[in-house]
Amino acid sequence: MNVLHRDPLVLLIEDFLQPGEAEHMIAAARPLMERSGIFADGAKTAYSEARTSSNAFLDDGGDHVIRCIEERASLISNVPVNYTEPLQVVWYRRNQEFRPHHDYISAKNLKHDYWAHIGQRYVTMLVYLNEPAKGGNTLFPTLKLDVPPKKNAALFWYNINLDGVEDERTLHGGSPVDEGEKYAINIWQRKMLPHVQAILDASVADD
Ligand SMILES: O=C(O)CCC(=O)C(=O)O
Ligand SMILES: [Fe+2]
Repeated sequence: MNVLHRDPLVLLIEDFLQPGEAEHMIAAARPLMERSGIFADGAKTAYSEARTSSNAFLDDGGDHVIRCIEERASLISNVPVNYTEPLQVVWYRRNQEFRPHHDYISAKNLKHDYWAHIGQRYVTMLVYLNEPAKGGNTLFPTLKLDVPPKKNAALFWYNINLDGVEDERTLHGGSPVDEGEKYAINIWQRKMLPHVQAILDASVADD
């Protein structure tokens, strides 16, 4: 395991996936791929030049490889496995990218977000399923980190700090793939934090 940054903590966990799991995930996701969206106002999805990839959501219904990956991620982060979102497999072809953004949900969107009942996105584990021929690094502009995709490795970070405050320094993006293609899994784990609970309570009071 490599500590890429200490505060905020960013880890690269090599061999997070076992042999064959990456291929299994790509095969499961391929038929379900759709153009990626971003959160717009409220719970709506919008299409944007800022995110030109495709993605597919996979839940663990009956698939023991997916379940096993979710359990492994939960053992590492200590977030209960039922706080895992359906896994999102992302797929970038040549010139596709996801420009720098935060994975946490803004307070405004969290209030409307249909995921809100399980809380803010606490942990991101970005698991690389292959290595593009050229480009496709994960870039953290504020932290000055530029991480080349390494097959089977997981890039791990916390989107919010221990006080429950969104950590703006976690700004990151997927640089354009220059040659070949790139597949990765987003494992997002949620946490019900007091300030999230307060937002939800306020939104129930509004209704
Ligand atoms: O593709 C990458 O390296 C980053 C992907 C990402 O940040 C995301 O999908 O939220
Ligand atoms: Fe992201």
